[in-house]
Amino acid sequence: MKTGKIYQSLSGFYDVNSDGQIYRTRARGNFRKRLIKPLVGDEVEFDVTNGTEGYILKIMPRKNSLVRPPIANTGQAIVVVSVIEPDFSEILLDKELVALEKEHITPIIYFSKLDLVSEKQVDYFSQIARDYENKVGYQVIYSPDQAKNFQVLRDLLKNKQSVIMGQTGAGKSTLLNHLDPSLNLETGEVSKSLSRGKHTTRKVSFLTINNGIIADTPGFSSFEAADIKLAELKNYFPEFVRVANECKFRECSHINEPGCAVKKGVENGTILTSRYDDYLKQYALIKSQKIVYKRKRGNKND
Ligand SMILES: Nc1nc2c(ncn2[C@@H]2O[C@H](COP(=O)(O)OP(=O)(O)OP(=O)(O)O)[C@@H](O)[C@H]2O)c(=O)[nH]1
Ligand SMILES: [Zn+2]
Repeated sequence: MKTGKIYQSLSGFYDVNSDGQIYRTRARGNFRKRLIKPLVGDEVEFDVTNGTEGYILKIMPRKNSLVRPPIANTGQAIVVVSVIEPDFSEILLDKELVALEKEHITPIIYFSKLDLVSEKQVDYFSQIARDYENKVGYQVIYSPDQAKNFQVLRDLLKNKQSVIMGQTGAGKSTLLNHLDPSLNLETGEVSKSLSRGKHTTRKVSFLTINNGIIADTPGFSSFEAADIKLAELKNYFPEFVRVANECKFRECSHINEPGCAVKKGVENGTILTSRYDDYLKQYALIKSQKIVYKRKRGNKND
């Protein structure tokens, strides 16, 4: 029996790194039965059956995991957000941030393709970036000086385990190539007619940059809030959490309650209206999903 970390997942095979040696493994039947799917980033115990092939026996308890992208045990995530092709979507960004907050993963937001928009739009997106830094509290990388951006990112990745995520065509592989040109990752043309990317990255796998490992992941075209309870959602907006103790009601949902510090923050501009609106949108979405779920169960019992 050996132990190691899953470095790559592709079509049912898991490449496990054990002391620098890669073993191509499969999950044993009993994993499938229990609906546990190994993830890149998992620490595992495995048996070697034949040279460098083997079977995963056990997945060690996870620090955290994400569904989209499928990854385990990551401390930080580079969220690649394109300002154009595909168009910037604040609600998509906020959904990604909520999913990361839920798993205690630190987001680092990187704005791509600023070179493709007008100066006026650069100003517009820079303001959004500053707002996420100052009013929400996340690190945002958006300087017009790309060389500087890349160095900041390389330093952030040093000796750490990270993941890169974002919409299809947002520029994840392009960014990784800039951080380390020897990676030579394939990048894709974005279909302009749809302003929707074509999937280039199909597998999840770790790459080494500056002595850290970062998982490259396939992009997505939509992003659903991952299994979040209605009453929990507000906890995943750090700027709400910072003032929530000033709300009149202890379990304030920041929606209809009087004396709400979050709503006051929105009024006086310390909390972004767009973030608050996205909170309401996600709240409504989770609520509607619950109703559908209840109805389905109701039908079953009829
Ligand atoms: N001008 C410009 N083009 C970029 C930038 N980033 C990415 N691109 C282009 O956008 C297209 C998509 O980039 P990729 O790096 O393949 O995107 P991805 O996020 O890895 O896409 P998936 O693998 O499908 O998830 C490519 O044609 C890139 O050359 C950027 O900052 N500026
Ligand atoms: Zn409140």
